[in-house]
Amino acid sequence: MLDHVHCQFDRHTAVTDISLEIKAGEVVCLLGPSGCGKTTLLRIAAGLQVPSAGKVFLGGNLVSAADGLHWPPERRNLGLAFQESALFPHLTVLENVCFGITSLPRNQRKSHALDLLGRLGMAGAARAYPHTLSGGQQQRVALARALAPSPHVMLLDEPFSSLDARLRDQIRDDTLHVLKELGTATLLVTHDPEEAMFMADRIALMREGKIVQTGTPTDLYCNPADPFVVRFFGQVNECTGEVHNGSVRTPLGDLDAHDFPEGSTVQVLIRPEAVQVKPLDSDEDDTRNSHVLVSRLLGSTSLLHICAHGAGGQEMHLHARVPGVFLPKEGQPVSLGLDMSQVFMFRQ
Ligand SMILES: Nc1ncnc2c1ncn2[C@@H]1O[C@H](COP(=O)(O)OP(=O)(O)OP(=O)(O)O)[C@@H](O)[C@H]1O
Repeated sequence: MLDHVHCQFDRHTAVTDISLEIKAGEVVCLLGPSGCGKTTLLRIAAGLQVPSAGKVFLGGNLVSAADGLHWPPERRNLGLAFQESALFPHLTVLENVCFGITSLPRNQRKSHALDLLGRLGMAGAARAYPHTLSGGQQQRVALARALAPSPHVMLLDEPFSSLDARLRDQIRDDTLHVLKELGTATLLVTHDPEEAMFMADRIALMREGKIVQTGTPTDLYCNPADPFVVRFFGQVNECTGEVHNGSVRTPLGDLDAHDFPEGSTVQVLIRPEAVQVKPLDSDEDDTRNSHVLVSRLLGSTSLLHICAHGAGGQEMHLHARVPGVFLPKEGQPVSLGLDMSQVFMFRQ
């Protein structure tokens, strides 16, 4: 647990007043753009970096405090895995995984290591040497090695980012199941919102050394605290408008804005999946209608670029994401609706 942690490098403040608790069996993701302080926090939890202020507790023990108390990493009962985790080249896969296990009698270490390798799909490579394995296989072994001593806490820093997309999905999936089966408290650093949503019970989204919002993936996606949170989870359509008679006028219609003061300027963020597109008959064709500019199939969804025309004459280029194959031709007139659960308004 991090309690009001602060870290300063010379004059640069890397993280400010961070408090975060992780329960046994919980996966918490530190998510944020490059340089926001994620790795610094993970290093503080690991004991690789001394915080300038605040406290760190692990398994009920105070392990770091501003009065100089500092437990080194090897005393903290942690599992650590990084983007490129180096295995011991002169040891076999099995010997690598057995290396850190000290809590079990010798005759049980091998079966425990083999069990973990099996859960991560690597039992068949137990006798191989690391240099004969692919990057993805080495990363699985590194995860098994980190888990082998049954640590209280697993600290993972972008452990999947060096893998190609398909392999990454598989290893993420296997890792999540192993962490959940073992009930390990896990802190995972990532800059990838999809990875955070896949792995996390809770996400702490960071910006410039601070936590902007903490909550379940659903909390952050469906109840974002500010525009930064909305934008971090994917491209959004944005417009602004003034509140008149409790509503704000947009090219997609007048939206209820009773929660904002009359006359205030409101920023409207519309996720592409919130835009509902209905083709109009060609004979309803009219330059005042919204119409399709480009359609592209992206796999499980289709992305439509649309020129939206509002009742007040406003025009907006927007993106709509529609499930399945839906590819209206260029120029197709459409009417537009909105799923308001994916539309967010903030006062400017
Ligand atoms: N040892 C250090 N000395 C000086 N500045 C540092 C040190 N470590 C990190 N920083 C600075 O602290 C800030 C946070 O860095 P950190 O590595 O924690 O960010 P991050 O969110 O993990 O970024 P990335 O995703 O790019 O790894 C950055 O501005 C970085 O330059």
